[in-house]
Amino acid sequence: MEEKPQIKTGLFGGSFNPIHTGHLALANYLCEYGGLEEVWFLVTPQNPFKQNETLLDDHLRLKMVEAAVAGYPRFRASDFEFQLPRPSYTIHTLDKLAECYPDREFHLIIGADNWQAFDRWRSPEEIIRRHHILVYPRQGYPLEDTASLPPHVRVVQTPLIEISSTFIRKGIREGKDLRYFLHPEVFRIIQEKGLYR
Ligand SMILES: Nc1ncnc2c1ncn2[C@@H]1O[C@H](COP(=O)(O)OP(=O)(O)OP(=O)(O)O)[C@@H](O)[C@H]1O
Ligand SMILES: O=C(O)c1ccc[n+]([C@@H]2O[C@H](COP(=O)([O-])O)[C@@H](O)[C@H]2O)c1
Repeated sequence: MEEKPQIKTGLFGGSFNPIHTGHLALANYLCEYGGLEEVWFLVTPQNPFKQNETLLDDHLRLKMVEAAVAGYPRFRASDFEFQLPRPSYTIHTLDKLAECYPDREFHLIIGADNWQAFDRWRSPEEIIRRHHILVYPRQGYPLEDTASLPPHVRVVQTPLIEISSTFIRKGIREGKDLRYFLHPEVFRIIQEKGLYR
């Protein structure tokens, strides 16, 4: 009997504090033009490189991601890292996901900014050897010499939508109305709960 091909699944990890249109449009593009069948948004409980004074509760950030992805069947919000040891090193997450979902081929989605610092991540060689990586451009981080990238690493040219959660948190704190930078449901939750004020 012929084996079913694995489902090409992008993994987009982040704090998502909060998730914004930049994240969503990028993942949307990768599904429709970048060869991915699905993208899973992995809400990171604690980033190994970040100090978290303004980090909202894990479940509240997950709730906003769930609200943002609900209308598009190719997106999924994931709390997979909530059960893993902290801090969440991506190598552990990827190995565990591959073990739990043998029907899927996972592609780690990382921006050129993170790609530049990738050799400082935990076990970068193992990540490249055992998993697929999809690198997309970020402003100010040129992706030079893509021909010499390792075989599991692929660059996808995506549109740049340079907004950040930091910008959104700061704007809300200053009383700005930034509704068009956010999914309407995320904006509603932020307003309803008075987040980031
Ligand atoms: N506008 C954007 N376009 C594409 N990728 C983005 C954008 N903003 C953030 N990313 C990437 O998405 C992932 C998750 O992002 P994260 O939750 O850290 O958001 P952020 O906007 O960078 O947050 P913060 O401003 O709090 O650092 C990271 O790999 C980050 O580099
Ligand atoms: O595993 C690591 O060493 C590692 C180092 C830095 C970042 N990451 C992961 O990369 C994702 C994006 O990180 P950030 O800082 O850009 O939000 C998030 O899922 C982090 O857990 C992972």
